[in-house]
Amino acid sequence: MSELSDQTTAGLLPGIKTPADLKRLDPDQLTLLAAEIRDFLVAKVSRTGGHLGPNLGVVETTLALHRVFDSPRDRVLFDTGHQAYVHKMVTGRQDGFERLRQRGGLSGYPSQAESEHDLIENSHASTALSYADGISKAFALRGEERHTVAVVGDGALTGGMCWEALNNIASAKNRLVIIVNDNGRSYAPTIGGLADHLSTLRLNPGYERVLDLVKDALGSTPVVGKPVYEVLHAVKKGIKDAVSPQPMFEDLGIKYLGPVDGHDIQAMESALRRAKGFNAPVIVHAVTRKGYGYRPAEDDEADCLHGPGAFAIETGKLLAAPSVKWTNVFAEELVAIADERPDVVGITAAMAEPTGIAALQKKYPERTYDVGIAEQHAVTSAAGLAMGGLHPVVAVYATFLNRAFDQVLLDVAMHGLPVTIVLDRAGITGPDGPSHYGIWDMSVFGAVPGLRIAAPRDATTLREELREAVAVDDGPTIVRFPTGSVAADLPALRRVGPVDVLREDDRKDILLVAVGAFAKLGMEVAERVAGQGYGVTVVDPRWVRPVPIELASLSRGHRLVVTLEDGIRAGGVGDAVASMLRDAGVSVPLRDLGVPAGFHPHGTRAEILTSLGLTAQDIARDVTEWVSQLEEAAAEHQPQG
Ligand SMILES: Cc1ncc(C[n+]2csc(CCOP(=O)(O)OP(=O)(O)O)c2C)c(N)n1
Ligand SMILES: CC(=O)[C@@H](O)[C@H](O)COP(=O)(O)O
Ligand SMILES: [Mg+2]
Repeated sequence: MSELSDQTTAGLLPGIKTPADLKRLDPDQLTLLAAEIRDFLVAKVSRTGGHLGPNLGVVETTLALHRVFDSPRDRVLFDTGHQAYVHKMVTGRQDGFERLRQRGGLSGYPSQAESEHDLIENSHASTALSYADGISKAFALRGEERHTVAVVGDGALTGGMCWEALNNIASAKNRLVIIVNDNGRSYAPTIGGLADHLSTLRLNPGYERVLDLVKDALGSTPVVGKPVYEVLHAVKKGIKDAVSPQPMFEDLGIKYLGPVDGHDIQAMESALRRAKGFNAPVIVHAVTRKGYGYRPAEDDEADCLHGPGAFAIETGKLLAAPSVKWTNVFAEELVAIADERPDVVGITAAMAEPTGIAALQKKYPERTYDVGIAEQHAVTSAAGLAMGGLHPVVAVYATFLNRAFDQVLLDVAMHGLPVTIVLDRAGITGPDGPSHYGIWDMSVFGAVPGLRIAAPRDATTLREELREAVAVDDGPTIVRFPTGSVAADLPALRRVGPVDVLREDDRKDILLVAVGAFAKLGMEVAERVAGQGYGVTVVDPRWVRPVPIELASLSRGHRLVVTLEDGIRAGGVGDAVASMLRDAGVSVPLRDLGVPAGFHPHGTRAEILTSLGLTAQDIARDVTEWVSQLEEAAAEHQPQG
């Protein structure tokens, strides 16, 4: 008996430290291991939250690829990296799952600091094939007979960069294996012509029969384990990988193998060994199920438990009590606006539910467009919709708009088109780490001529500013708000132009310009600084780019202006206010507080903000220090005698 089989009673998984350990397992052990991995994923992610559905769907595919290829000599890439948990489990990081996506714990995406087996740390979709094109070219040029393997989701494949890469991969003709992990879904079912094409391939009559067999057998239990083991045995003699000429890819010059049952390790291994032997670009089309083997995930209509918070294993239901999210307020107000404005339409980039566009889609399906994971296309298609007389509202997570800067600048703003872009998850988000932090928009898009950016501080101002945005008909607007529960309403004492005065003190010691959801933080700072004997006025600009000129008159006469934003300082609102004050001839010392431009680690939003000194206590201490330094300087310049 191999030493591994001695662990059958304790399970095989603990004995898997490297991919080499997988190569010693026999088919029955592999099937058992797959069941153990599913148990492990459900157990761990139910406690930490994370990308359960995607990873349940790539168990067999990951085991097969690590048995056929030799990572890290052969490079394995994931698109998107949220489906790399199994890869992490078989490359020595099982213990890390106790603190998955927690500060100082395992990243939810590949991380070079964690392992030599990891490469792509960026969580943005549709990039892996471009990396793979470059890596395979480098291996070829250096004369290294190494393989590059890219696991690409069907959703990621709807992103434009994938097709730019495929165009190059086809002509470069280097050894490169592309595993299309086709579970038919992004969050919701994947849209578009490509998705339809893939589904024609997977509608091989054999597949439906096999997958129904699996689903029926799982009916008896909500939790993975033995039933999955038996079922996977039953289908082992099921679908064989089929080599079928595939015009769309073959015409590109890329071989196609499939469709292959992505839950049949032997079938996947056989297809991957064949693909490896081609030593040329080849697609292995793996047909999988998102959430496979865990009934609550498989049955979750919304997104197959794509990325839940902590949940009850028996039911898959979230443990956290529901709260009103910023997204919910946006969704409700968008539908109310759409009721009044037949020209308002919605666009999502494969994230209707997470961005709230689903509410519009439900009531006005004909006025809602899901363009796939294609933010650049979303923006320029919105420009087209606006040219056609409509007012599109494009809802994306702030971080994902980065890739559409050119489209916003030249396709929308240069033409002065009425497009409203709603940025959810703006600012520091937390568990998804640096490539998810929506900290760039107020700086990067603040440079776009004619673009106006609103940053609401609570539900009331979100509703108000969204309405103001869709009322703008001569250029683009952005409305940005953070992740999580919406802030309690913060009423204004008065309004000066677009600027709300939230707190006022005639002593004019400090003017605190608090941006968006940081208004609450600004008020907490003001209370602390006032407790030190200083007079603090707090204002919320509401529209933050271009900065309101009214801030000049509000700043005049103060000893110090402090700006506070949930975005990068460089080129942010603080810089813009300082520049505007200079231009207005208002010479008041200004200190700008915000997020340092950088790739900040993952953790909770509160932990990251604390690490950056963006807490009421830290800021109050800084502000008090700054204003007392000004007092000392002023005293030194008093005429003596
Ligand atoms: C550019 C970009 N837009 C949106 C997202 C958000 N997102 C994360 S995973 C996902 C769905 C990915 O679908 P697919 O590639 O099919 O992988 P699956 O989750 O089905 O395994 C989306 C839209 C992203 N990561 N990157
Ligand atoms: C992988 C990805 O990009 C998304 O699934 C992201 O993790 C979702 O983030 P939220 O949890 O903030 O919706
Ligand atoms: Mg998918």
